[in-house]
Amino acid sequence: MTQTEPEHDPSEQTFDVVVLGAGAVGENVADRAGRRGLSVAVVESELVGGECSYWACMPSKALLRSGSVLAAARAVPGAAEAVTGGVAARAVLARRDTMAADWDDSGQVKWLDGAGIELLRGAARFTGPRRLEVRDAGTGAATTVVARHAVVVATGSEPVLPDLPGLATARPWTSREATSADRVPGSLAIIGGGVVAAEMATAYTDLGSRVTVLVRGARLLAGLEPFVGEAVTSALVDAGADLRLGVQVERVERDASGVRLHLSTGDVVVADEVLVATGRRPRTADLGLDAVGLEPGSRLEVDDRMQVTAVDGGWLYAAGDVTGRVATTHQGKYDARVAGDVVAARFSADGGGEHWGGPVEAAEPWSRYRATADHEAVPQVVFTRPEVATVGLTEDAARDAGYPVRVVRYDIGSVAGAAIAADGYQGTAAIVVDTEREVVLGATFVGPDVAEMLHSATIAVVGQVPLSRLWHAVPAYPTVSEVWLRLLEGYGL
Ligand SMILES: Cc1cc2nc3c(=O)[nH]c(=O)nc-3n(C[C@H](O)[C@H](O)[C@H](O)COP(=O)(O)OP(=O)(O)OC[C@H]3O[C@@H](n4cnc5c(N)ncnc54)[C@H](O)[C@@H]3O)c2cc1C
Ligand SMILES: NC(=O)c1ccc[n+]([C@@H]2O[C@H](COP(=O)([O-])OP(=O)(O)OC[C@H]3O[C@@H](n4cnc5c(N)ncnc54)[C@H](O)[C@@H]3O)[C@@H](O)[C@H]2O)c1
Repeated sequence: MTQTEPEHDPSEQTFDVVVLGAGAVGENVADRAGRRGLSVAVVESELVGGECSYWACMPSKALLRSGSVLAAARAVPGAAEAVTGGVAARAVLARRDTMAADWDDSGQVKWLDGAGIELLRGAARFTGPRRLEVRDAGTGAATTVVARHAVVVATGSEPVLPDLPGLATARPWTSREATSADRVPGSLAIIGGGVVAAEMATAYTDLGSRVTVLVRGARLLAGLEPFVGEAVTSALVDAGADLRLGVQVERVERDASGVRLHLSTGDVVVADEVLVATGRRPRTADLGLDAVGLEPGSRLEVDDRMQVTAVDGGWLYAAGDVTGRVATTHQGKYDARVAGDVVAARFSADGGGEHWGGPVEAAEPWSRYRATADHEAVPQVVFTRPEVATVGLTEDAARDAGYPVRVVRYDIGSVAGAAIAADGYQGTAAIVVDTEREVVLGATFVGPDVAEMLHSATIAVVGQVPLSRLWHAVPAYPTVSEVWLRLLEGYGL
């Protein structure tokens, strides 16, 4: 035995790449980063699969689906007669439990295993560049984990609770309680007017709660085209929700009668539960960011290679909600693919011949090493009823960005496919066109089942397909997508 050999510290583990957070984003980073032979570990403090699997996308969409199916049946004579009641809440909650895998992550752990990714259970904290402490929540035991090449942060986001007197002690729901509730409250007040508020108002109205939505601004879903908020608002009101626009909650208290919300109008709303849906912040407060020169709690700003811009050395990356770029699973996974590919190319032995200084650095926008779509081509579906599907820029955003713009709108209910799909189909489609290049900058669809229409628009936006060529993409008859033809005719083709 040589005297000079350093002692092996059994509590220290070294991997080529360490990913923090095993949500959908972290899992995808780890998968891509490991594809060229690098050793990869992912650290997870809760459940492998993250927010989307257990408290966000999957359970929330399960809560919404039954109501949508019933509404679709009610809109078609012959099927409508068979619908004799509302949704069966208990069965909806049971299906939701299945969609959330009963909050058991063994299936996803198996997937990590199969992909050759090491799972380290515990909360990670930086102690220095490429060095982390991982602490087991149960035993409190800490391990040192060292990344030979890169750390990728994918720790997601957490709900923001406004600093309202009485709110914190009124046991408010966040999206976690709303998506995992095991009973339906008789009444539910929702603070907020964004995506969570709109979706959960729809779901809980379907489930039989008396829902009151308290929106601070002048409209629901304010970041989207104005006709979106109008359509969702009027549908929610028709379904029995009480929607109040332009109101502030001033204080909250819980007593024997439930939660009392005192509004700026002087009114008091009383509900069994209150859901706070006022946005999210990056989950970085307890990450020890100060040990690498960053502000704890701040978002991790990245460039299009997903490299954290404020840290030198090319070892720190981030993807998903923690970056504050786009807070959806699909876009986070896109960023994850870019981050993973960049790390694999830069640091693996083969690297596809694209090491540091090579093609990864020189890569152009729209190459696999640049998350170009994050800027002006982001798709999103809001699973309200009517559904909302959007991609790219709204009219306002396009004008603000300096594009010469023309908007074409069409009533989706006028196409033959919509008449077949549902009696009295109501919906709107709009495209935002760059009149100089004659390409689609953005598209918005509102109406039953428009979610599945979205990818056609995403391809048009990402591909910057000229309208003159889109003209040759012939929509099948009689489908709802025939609205594309009407939109192009509306533009003058
Ligand atoms: C109610 C709701 C519904 C939604 N519906 C949709 C939808 O339909 N479609 C859609 O695309 N998006 C939806 N979203 C958004 C989507 O859930 C997020 O964009 C997505 O979960 C972000 O993924 P992520 O991997 O970045 O973060 P997360 O899913 O939050 O994963 C981060 C992981 O990191 C772990 N972690 C955090 N800190 C540490 C640490 N210090 N050490 C170790 N591990 C740590 C966490 O435990 C977590 O598992 C919804 C969000 C909400 C709130
Ligand atoms: N279908 C989907 O893709 C989906 C579904 C749900 C959530 N998400 C993602 O989750 C993220 C969080 O959703 P969210 O709805 O919580 O946030 P959001 O940012 O969409 O909306 C927040 C809402 O709360 C309001 N608000 C903020 N502070 C307030 C205050 N102090 N008092 C009253 N109102 C206040 C805002 O005006 C806004 O209406 C979103 O970025 C969204 O992309 C996506």
